[in-house]
Amino acid sequence: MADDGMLLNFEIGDAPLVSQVKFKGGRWRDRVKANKSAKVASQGGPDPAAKPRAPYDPHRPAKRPRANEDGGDHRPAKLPRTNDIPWVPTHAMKTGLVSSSLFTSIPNVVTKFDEGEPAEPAEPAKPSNAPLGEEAENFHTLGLSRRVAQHLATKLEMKAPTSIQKNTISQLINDDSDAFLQAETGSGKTLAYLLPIVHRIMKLSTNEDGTPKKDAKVHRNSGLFAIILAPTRELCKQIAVVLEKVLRCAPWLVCTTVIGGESKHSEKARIRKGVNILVATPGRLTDHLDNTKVLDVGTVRWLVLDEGDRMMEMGFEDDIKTIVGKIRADKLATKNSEGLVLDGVLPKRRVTVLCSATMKMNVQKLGEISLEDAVHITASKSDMEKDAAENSGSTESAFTAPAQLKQSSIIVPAKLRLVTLIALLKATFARKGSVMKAIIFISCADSVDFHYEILKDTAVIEPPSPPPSEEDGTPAKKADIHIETTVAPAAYITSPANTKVMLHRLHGSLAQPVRSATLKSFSECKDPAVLITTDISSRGLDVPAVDLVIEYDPAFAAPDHVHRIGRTARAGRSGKAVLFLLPGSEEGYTSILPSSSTITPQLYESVLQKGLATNVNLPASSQTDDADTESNKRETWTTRAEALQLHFEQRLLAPAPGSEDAEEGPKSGHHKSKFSKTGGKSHKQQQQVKKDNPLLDAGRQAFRSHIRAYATHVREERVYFDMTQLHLGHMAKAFGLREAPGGIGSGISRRTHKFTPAGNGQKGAAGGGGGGAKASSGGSGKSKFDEDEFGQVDEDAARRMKAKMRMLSMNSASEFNLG
Ligand SMILES: Nc1ncnc2c1ncn2[C@@H]1O[C@H](COP(=O)(O)OP(=O)(O)OP(=O)(O)O)[C@@H](O)[C@H]1O
Repeated sequence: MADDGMLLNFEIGDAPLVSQVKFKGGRWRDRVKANKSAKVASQGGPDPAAKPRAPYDPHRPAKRPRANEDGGDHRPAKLPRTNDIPWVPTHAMKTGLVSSSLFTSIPNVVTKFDEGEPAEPAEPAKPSNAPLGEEAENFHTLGLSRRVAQHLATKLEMKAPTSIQKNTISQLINDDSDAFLQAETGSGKTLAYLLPIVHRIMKLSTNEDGTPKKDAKVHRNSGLFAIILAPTRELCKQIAVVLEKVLRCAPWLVCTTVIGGESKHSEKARIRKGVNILVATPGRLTDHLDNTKVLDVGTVRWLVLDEGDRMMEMGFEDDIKTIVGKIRADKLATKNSEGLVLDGVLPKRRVTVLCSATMKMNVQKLGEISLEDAVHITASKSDMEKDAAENSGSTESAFTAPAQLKQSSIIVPAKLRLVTLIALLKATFARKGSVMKAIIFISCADSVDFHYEILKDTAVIEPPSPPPSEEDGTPAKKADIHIETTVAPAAYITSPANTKVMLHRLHGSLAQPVRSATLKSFSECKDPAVLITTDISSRGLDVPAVDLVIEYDPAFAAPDHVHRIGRTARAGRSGKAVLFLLPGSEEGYTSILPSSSTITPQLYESVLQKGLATNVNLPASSQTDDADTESNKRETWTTRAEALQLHFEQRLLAPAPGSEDAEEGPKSGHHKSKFSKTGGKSHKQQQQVKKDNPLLDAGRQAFRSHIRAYATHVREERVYFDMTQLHLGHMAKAFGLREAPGGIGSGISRRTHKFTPAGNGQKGAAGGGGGGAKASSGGSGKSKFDEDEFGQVDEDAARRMKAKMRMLSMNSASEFNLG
């Protein structure tokens, strides 16, 4: 059986390596080697003059100890000991395996930490996006009819408006000016613009008290009164769901979506049946305006542009210009086709409402395209906040995270990232009910896929059985089929209190039905749940029970960070956000983040200590019989971290399913993959002997895409995310790899300033080579960067984006893999 390339390391306990350590005992060659390694480690890394290592090849047999080579002495070489530090064998070593050197050559941490626990603020911050007190405000006093106010209170459990709702509802009911809405995440902007629109349309057919008028009948064919544009299908669907809930108090009114993902024919059919409020993506609406004759915009009084900055970033400028132009060009009808007088009740002019959390340049441009003499509506601020905003002279000051959101950063060396993530999640789900839902943001789709695969319980790794037929009487539910590959129980992070934690993965490369079903599953999951995702989920996603957001990879631009962490602490609820940073230049990143509260730094050690205070629950298929032996109980968090890392590395090195080695069973004896339970060898299987474990392929691909994504941080922030500082060998460990794989390539393009998924970057080049060295500049190659990280756009828009990307930079197009 081939050796699997394991490295021989020497465990010296928790103490740092110092150059004075002298290894004694054992054979002299091993002693010389050990002393040399200790010297190199104490000097902070390998000798640059040393001969470079050959590229990693999992099939290359590792060098065996000479005792075995010469055929003489087949006893394993004696492990060297030190007199200075007592040698404690790790679990891995005891089982004949090799420990993974996790705690050596760790870069210096810049942040100064106070001794002891970080001081908790005396009083938790007052929520800044919560509904106002009922006694102060209610929806009826703002001008909404009793019927709507009552419906909100009884059916939607919303008794009082939030600050932005208070300021927007009365404005849009009493005034026909255009409006620019700007408020922090989770402050209820959706209802802020929907409620006055629904209220005024309802007034066409209701009396002051909300009872239906006898003479004026409004129904789905009475005209299209409002169009709401949002950048992604997910957001459109979410807005439509909220709108449908509101419209239950006026069931004679109808809303629908035109967002692509289904045939234009069926969208046309719905428009033909009649619709009063339309929710659409810009590309799809442009298409219908060109080709769907029954779409009459003569009666349209409101055009809402939700997530305006995002629509601009996604290249919808031309579509929006077309839409605004076509609606304005159509003469405003004062009566509908049935002679119902619209003026007086509905606005006398066409009103455009632009919503954006930020006031970036592109939003100002969008304002120029779409708004005329607009009123700027923000949430009421405390006097102190107003003063601060005025003094800073910044319009961006409105865009901070909710005040009650507790933010922290964890400074983690690259090679400890994976085990620290597991420790954090394990501690998070240690107590029942404390955290129900967590979102982990990762930079690219490949990395999302890898982390999902590595974290899920391998007991469910078998290919899904085909759905039972109707004849069985138990047809599989459609939604279940869609989530077979994106939802699974997690291993490692469960606890006796939470024996089931459901893992979800979501990114733009998944088919639309899969994405919708996965999001639904995460939202409705009754068990604790984790969503591993790209920035596709950073905008607008509203899952109220999200208690924790982990930015495992920092956002590509600071505003994206605020959107990501804004998925928790919504509508006055509490929430936590944790940001992973590498020691060194990344530590300075927190100084530029817009924050309404301090970001408390922590060191990885405290997270590991807490999370790995007890044994980790390995996947069902990897459980060992000696899981709770006395010696295991004596393990420390460092040995647990090492054993866990080793376990991951072995999972990646396990033979591929159907390969020759798999027939013989796993080499380690530690990980009993279900893959090994194959039957007799077929011809095809014999051909697969050399095939890599799919998890190894996934790890390598994820690593490559991660490194490429790292190079796409916006130019202004690259001082914190410096490719040349990245230690690829250490980062490889975070992907369960023993060395950085080659093939990162050259010519890595950074995101462009003008047109990028997140929108703010500048073109540039940096990159990395393979091997264990730091990243070097210059590189190219194809990455499976999330091809649609910002949400599913309709096909036409995607085509235009691809063309635009190609025009802007022939080199960078492939990086985003839009094809
Ligand atoms: N008046 C209210 N009372 C209680 N909950 C509310 C109220 N208004 C809105 N919410 C809830 O607040 C949450 C956030 O609302 P919404 O998605 O509209 O926020 P947003 O400002 O658009 O956030 P983002 O900028 O992140 O998209 C939703 O779950 C919504 O149901």
